[in-house]
Amino acid sequence: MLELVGVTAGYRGRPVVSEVSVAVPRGSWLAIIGPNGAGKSTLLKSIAGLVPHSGSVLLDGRPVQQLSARERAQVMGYSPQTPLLPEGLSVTAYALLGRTPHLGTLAREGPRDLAVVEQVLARLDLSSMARRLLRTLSGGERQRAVLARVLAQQTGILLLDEPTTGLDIGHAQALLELVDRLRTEDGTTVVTTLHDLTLAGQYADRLLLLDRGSVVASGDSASVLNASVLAQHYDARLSVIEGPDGSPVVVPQRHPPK
Ligand SMILES: Nc1ncnc2c1ncn2[C@@H]1O[C@H](COP(=O)(O)OP(=O)(O)OP(=O)(O)O)[C@@H](O)[C@H]1O
Repeated sequence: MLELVGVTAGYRGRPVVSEVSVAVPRGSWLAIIGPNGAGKSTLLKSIAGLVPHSGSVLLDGRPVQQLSARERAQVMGYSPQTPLLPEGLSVTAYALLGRTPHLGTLAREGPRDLAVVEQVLARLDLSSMARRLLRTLSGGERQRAVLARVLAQQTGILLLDEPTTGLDIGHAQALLELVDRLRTEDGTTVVTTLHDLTLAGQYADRLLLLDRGSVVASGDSASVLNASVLAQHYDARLSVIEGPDGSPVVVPQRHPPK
């Protein structure tokens, strides 16, 4: 169980996320949504221990600040929105970095680590690029390589900042299905930021809508993906319709022609 209690975080003494409380049960999926600059990445980084915060981030009742960086990396995998990649590494070598928290001091990766990476690359449709250098990949391929490193970490909690950015609709869907499978089969707990509200509603159990650092709506997709709530907080013209499977679909509306 991951639990945030009154989490406030920011930069140089200026809070950009205020008093966020939410419980994320094991095996569930929380999507943090909200307009640009709302504080979504900052909240995710504070859960990952990368931005100092007040309040508590509790993992099975224990504050995550009490974990060493290595312990944290064994339980939480984090993928940033715009990662800095070691461009000269191959996809396999880079994904193997995800195994580091599981290796002993000075130990090298073994056959099991390689097998984990091969499996993850296959699941992300990257096997044919295993030997390619990161610098030679397209944007969407790089994004999938970043996720390969995080998934190779095999953690019980995944913190993914905009994991579908730059992915085409098929690869975005495949990635979210893969994460969903980890959740249902292995009980992985998932926290993602997502700009695609329809996808957020399809995959997450619970949505947390942030605006200017505060939670303005929280609950299942039917309650949070409400047209007037979204229009107000995103300053957008949109409708919410029912999709073929009954889940909400958020549709942008053009201004009527003058
Ligand atoms: N390292 C930093 N130093 C100072 N201010 C920062 C830093 N990182 C983010 N901010 C500011 O904090 C606020 C929240 O940023 P954050 O990246 O958390 O928003 P976001 O909701 O993820 O936005 P987006 O949808 O645009 O990715 C913004 O006003 C941003 O300018």
